This record gives sequence, structure tokens and C-alpha cells, in this order.
Amino acid sequence: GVYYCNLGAGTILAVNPFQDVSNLFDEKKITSYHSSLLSELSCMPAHVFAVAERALRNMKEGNNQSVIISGESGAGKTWTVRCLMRYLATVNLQHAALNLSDSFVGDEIEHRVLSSNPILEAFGNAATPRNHNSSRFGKYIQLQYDRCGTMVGANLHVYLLEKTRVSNRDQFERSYHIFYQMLNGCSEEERKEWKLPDAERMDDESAFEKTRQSMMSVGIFTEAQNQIFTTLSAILHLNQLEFEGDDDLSNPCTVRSEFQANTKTSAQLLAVPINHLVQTLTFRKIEAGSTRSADRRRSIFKRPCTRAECRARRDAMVKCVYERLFLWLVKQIGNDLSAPDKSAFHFIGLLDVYGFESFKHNCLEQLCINYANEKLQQYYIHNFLKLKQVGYKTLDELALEGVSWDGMEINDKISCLNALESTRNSLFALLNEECRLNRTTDALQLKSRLTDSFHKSPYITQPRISTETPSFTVNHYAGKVVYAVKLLTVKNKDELPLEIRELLVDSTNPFICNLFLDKSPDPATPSTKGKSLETVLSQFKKSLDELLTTMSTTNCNYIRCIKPNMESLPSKFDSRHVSLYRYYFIS
Ligand SMILES: Nc1ncnc2c1ncn2[C@@H]1O[C@H](COP(=O)(O)OP(=O)(O)OP(=O)(O)O)[C@@H](O)[C@H]1O
Repeated sequence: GVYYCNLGAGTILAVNPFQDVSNLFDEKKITSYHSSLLSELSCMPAHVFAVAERALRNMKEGNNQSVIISGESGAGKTWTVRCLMRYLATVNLQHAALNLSDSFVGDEIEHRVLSSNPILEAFGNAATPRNHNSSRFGKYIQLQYDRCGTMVGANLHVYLLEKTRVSNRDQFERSYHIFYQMLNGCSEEERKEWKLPDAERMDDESAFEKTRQSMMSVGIFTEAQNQIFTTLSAILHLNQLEFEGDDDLSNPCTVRSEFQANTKTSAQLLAVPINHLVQTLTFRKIEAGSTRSADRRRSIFKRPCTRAECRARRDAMVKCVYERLFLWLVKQIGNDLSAPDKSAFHFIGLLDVYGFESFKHNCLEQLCINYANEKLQQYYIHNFLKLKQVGYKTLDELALEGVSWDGMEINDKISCLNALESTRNSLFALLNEECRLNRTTDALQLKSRLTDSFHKSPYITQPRISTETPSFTVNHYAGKVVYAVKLLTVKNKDELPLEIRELLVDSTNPFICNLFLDKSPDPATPSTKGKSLETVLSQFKKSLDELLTTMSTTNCNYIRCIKPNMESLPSKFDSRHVSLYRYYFIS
């Protein structure tokens, strides 16, 4: 019955009970931690509420705080963040009412902050074999406080949504919850309006209502909701399209006849001409001649796409529309939650990032996720050692909790990070260079380049067992992961064909058009000098560097979540699955 344990140095372990544990998170528990004296707090049982309370008190002393929640998929990170937010929201309501703070305007920022969770989970979480509610994006939410220590707003940052899930999924994986919620929860009128097929009503019916109510709470009202669901319906129809034609291009591809209705509906929902949509999916523009604008010899002509290219264009469109919609939502939520001008002085940041992943097939998505974990692990060890040097009695504290410990080893694989990210001679440098050169490289050629560049590296090696497709291994701190080479460059470039952007910007629906009108360049858009290129990896690295810079100005608290068994069962602690050592320094 003990689910939390102190590890010292600002770290607790949290074991996922996989069942509702009575009294573990109730109001009485909140009150007991919040009303404790400082001297009592350090003696109270380890708990996620104790972390929240300590962070709150330190923040009120003037030190910004971060709580970093880590662990494998299904370990309970999202749940933990929800608990922290609920705790901070509850005590804030009490505090604001008691102090009649100037900023207490009674508009319930707490309620709005909590409402952001169901929206983000509906659009950013999906069922996977490891977790029926797996977050497929990283999140850092900064709860902002005024001088009196009252919450006045929040800042939201998200990291790398796994957008491929919208177009392609492995068996037993689902797309984002919102699609199922909408199909199961919409009214008959809405079904007609959004041209959705009949669906067997299942579990997600009430979830749809909850998501919509949460949207209302953060200022996304009926009209905007209607636009969102129209866009999602367009994605569903587009996803259906299949193509026919000859790959030698003698007979250019068209949409297969049985999908004509889906094509028409997609075009209607996106408010674009149907012939323009079909042209965009089946033909690509080629520019020939000099690219200098003054040069009159430059010409543009259209070339039919092969079936594979048509499918790739359909997928690119679907993924991009969904990603833009997700980012639009995040922006709306952020606008609604941001603190009134000059009222925020301190913050508590809660970081929930995807855990380390190693699947049968790993590609750029897993490389980014594991890189983020590698970086956070380095950050953790750095801070842990720093705290240890200033006198934390970590082992003694562990002993007090009844945990025996027979020695510690600092994992030296952290320098794997250099092999991944350093400016020169690293994996990222090589993959980004491939994008910059824009050459047609097949997987075998790229694989041989990787082998030549890293034959001396202990971190980037050849898979021990030969794989069906060209691949390489990264010796991460948490274990070896084999990555497929195929599609790495394409995914890293993440190019949205210009024709697709043009099509959607020309939409007569201002909502769709605005999603594509923003100023920020797409990944893989050459910079003005034409030398550096924004790739998925370079952007992800940049956003992580910024995150760590922000966190380094804060006092960090860590919650290391543990999944006690692979089957997600209550009352089962599989010691083969969980090794304390592994979780202490790894994952
Ligand atoms: N403290 C808890 N009490 C009861 N059930 C819990 C608790 N923590 C987690 N769970 C259960 O475990 C499931 C997985 O938790 P959660 O979604 O938070 O994992 P996660 O670490 O965020 O996973 P992912 O990385 O895939 O997003 C939850 O849906 C919930 O059913």
C-alpha cells in the first residue's frame, strides 16, 4: 500500500497503483499537506502533494520551480501532472479567497487551467498497446503567480506531436481520441453536417461532451468548435482516398472511383475546388531553369505523381492539417490562460515528456523522444550530483524509507548525447546535412554514410542481429535502440509540398486558410542565407535547449514514475520488470 518513496535530492519515486486507492488523493489529504508546518512537511510520507506543497512554498520565497515527471509509457506521468495541477488549483482557491488578493477577480483561473487537460488529452493522446491514454506530445506548463503567491495564469509549451499517427498506425494502435469521441458523441444533425458515417456508439460518447465543455471553459465557443470538427471530418475523408494509375506514368493516377464521394466531401469540408484538390494530390509542380527571379528562362510544369507519391501527398496533407489544428488549439488555450499584463512574478513549471521508447520499428519520432530523455537524464544527473555535493544524505534518506542500496554508479553513457547532437561529427549533423544537400539518397546509401562516419563511435553502431531493412543502433543510456534508416531524411525534412499549402491558403473557409497563413516557416524551409536548414531535428533540439535554459533558472523537483508491471494490472509488482537501480538512474 505504499506508492511513494523519497529518494532525496528533490526526487520521489511514484508507483502506479493501476486502481483507485481510497483517500490517496482526496481533499483531506490536500488539507493535511497544505496545513502542515514546514518542520512537519519534511517528515510527512512521500507524496505527489508533498512535492507540490514544497514547490509552492519555495516559489513563495521567490524561487521559480520546476517539477520534472518522467517514466516509461503508462507509468503515470499524465495522472501525476493532473494531481499536481488539482492540488495547486485547490489550494490556490483557498489562498485567493482568504487573502482577497488584488488579482482575485473570481474568474476561476484554476478551473480554466484544469480544463486545458481534457482538451489536450483528446487531441494529443491516443490508445497504444502500452497505455490506453498515451500522451503523444511533450508538455511544459508554467503556472504563473503574482507577488502575493496567488495563481494568475499559465503558459503552455508543447513539444513534437506524433502526427504520423493520424495517417498511419501499427496494428493495435489508435489515432487521437478526438476522432473516436466525435464519431461516437456527435448528434445526428452534426453527423449530417460533418458528413460522418454512422458509427456504433461506444465508450467515448460522454468524453466528447466533456471535451466540448472544456473548450467552452477556455473560450473556444460553438462556432470555433464547429470549425474544428469540420476540419477533423475533412481529415477522416481525406484519409480514405486511394489512387489508381500506372507507375510508369503513361496513365496518370486518379482517385479510385469508389472514393469519389470522399473526395467531394473532403473538398466541401475544406472549402476548396474539387478539381484543384485532385490536381494537388496527383500532380507535382516542377520548376526548371534558373531560380533567379530576373531569369526569364525559368519555367514551371506539372508532372504526374506515382501512386506512392499520391499517397505520400495525401498523408502529408492530413498530418499537416492535424498538426496545425493542434497548434492552433494550444495557442487558443495559451491566450485564454495567460496572466494579465505584469501580474505574473513567479512560476511553477510542470514537465511531462514522453518516456524512453524502443519498438520493433523505430524511426525519427523515437529518435527525438529518446534524445529528449537522454538530455533530461543528463540534466537530472548533473543536478543530482550538484545537490549531493552540497550535503544531501541520499543514501540515509533511502534507508529511512526502508530501501537498501548497495552502491551507485553514475551512468557514463551520457556522452551518447554528444554523438547525437554536437555541432560536428554527430548523428544529427549528418542527418541535417542530408536534408540540406537535398540529394536523392536511398536508405542503403545513407546507411553506408552512417557506417563510414561512426565506425569508431561506441554509441552509434551496427545492429548485432541483421535486420530486414537498413538500420543502425544507438547505444542510449537506457538501452540499445535499433532505428530504421528508411524515411529518416524525408521525416527530418518534413516538407509540405508547396501546392498543398497553396491549396489550403486559397480555401474560402477563413478558419482553414488561417491555419496555413502563419508566418513561421515550415521545417525544411531554407533560411534567408540559404545555408542552414530548419529540420525537425534542429527545431526539436532548439526547443529542448530553450526548455533546459528556462529550467536551469528554477529549483527542480523530480517525480520518477514506475510502472509496476507490463500488463497495467493493480496489485502486481513484477520485480523483473522493475529494477530500482534501472529507474533510479535510467528512464
Ligand atoms: N495514481 C494513480 N492511481 C490510479 N490509477 C493510475 C494512477 N496513475 C496512473 N494510473 C492509471 O495508469 C494509466 C496510465 O497512466 P498515464 O496515462 O498517466 O501514464 P503516462 O506515464 O502518462 O503514459 P504515456 O507516456 O504513455 O503518456 C492511467 O490511465 C490510469 O488508468
